[in-house]
Amino acid sequence: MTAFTPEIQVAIARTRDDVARLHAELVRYELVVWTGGNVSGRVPGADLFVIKPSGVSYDDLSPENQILCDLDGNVIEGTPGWERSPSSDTAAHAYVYRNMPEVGGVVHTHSTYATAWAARGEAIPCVITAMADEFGGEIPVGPFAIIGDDSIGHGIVETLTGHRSRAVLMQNHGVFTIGKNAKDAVKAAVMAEDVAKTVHISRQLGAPLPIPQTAIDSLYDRYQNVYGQDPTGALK
Ligand SMILES: O=C(CO)[C@@H](O)[C@H](O)COP(=O)(O)O
Repeated sequence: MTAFTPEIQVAIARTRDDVARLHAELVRYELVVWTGGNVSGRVPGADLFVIKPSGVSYDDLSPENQILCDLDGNVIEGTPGWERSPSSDTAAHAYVYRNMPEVGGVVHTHSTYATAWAARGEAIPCVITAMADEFGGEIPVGPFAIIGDDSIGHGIVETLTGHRSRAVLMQNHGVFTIGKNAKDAVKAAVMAEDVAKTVHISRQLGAPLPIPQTAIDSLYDRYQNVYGQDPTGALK
């Protein structure tokens, strides 16, 4: 069994707690049905991340049954939970952590409205201030990619590198979000579904009005750097 320093053991335990607990937020915000979504978190200070076991009910998730992986997506043998198969999207999450060092959390859902946009392969245009605040522009579409290997990871990294958005609509599949940590990525997933719904409804009523780029830039800067109690700035 791999030996970790006491500091890394503490960081692993905290990440297990966070990742297990944050899956309940996917349920609370109605972003998932059955077991169709996953959260992972990078272990601070180590080339490791924690992800849920595949196809296990959210009610049955606990810190002890989360799965510890290296950044190639290999399960760390002998650690709690290691005997179960990790999430089907483990290779995708691992690819993101390897290629986007600023990312500390990854989330995937099939939330209804965002996935409906993904099924059409259409980016969500930035026509409400909440989108400018959170995503700094449109939510882009990533390529269609097969599930189970790192193809999805390639699509996420390709699409989000150099993009302000922390969410990507993977064509015909669903939403993947990134964040500074797992909670931040969950927030992006919640916000992505909310704006996907609002912009969809707006489209039913007529043509949404565009927001000038200068206003989008200003809204994004304020929200990332001024809003709230302890703004920490954009992801990149
Ligand atoms: O999109 C897919 C498979 O279609 C997966 O993301 C599942 O929705 C969640 O899988 P596990 O994390 O439970 O393996």
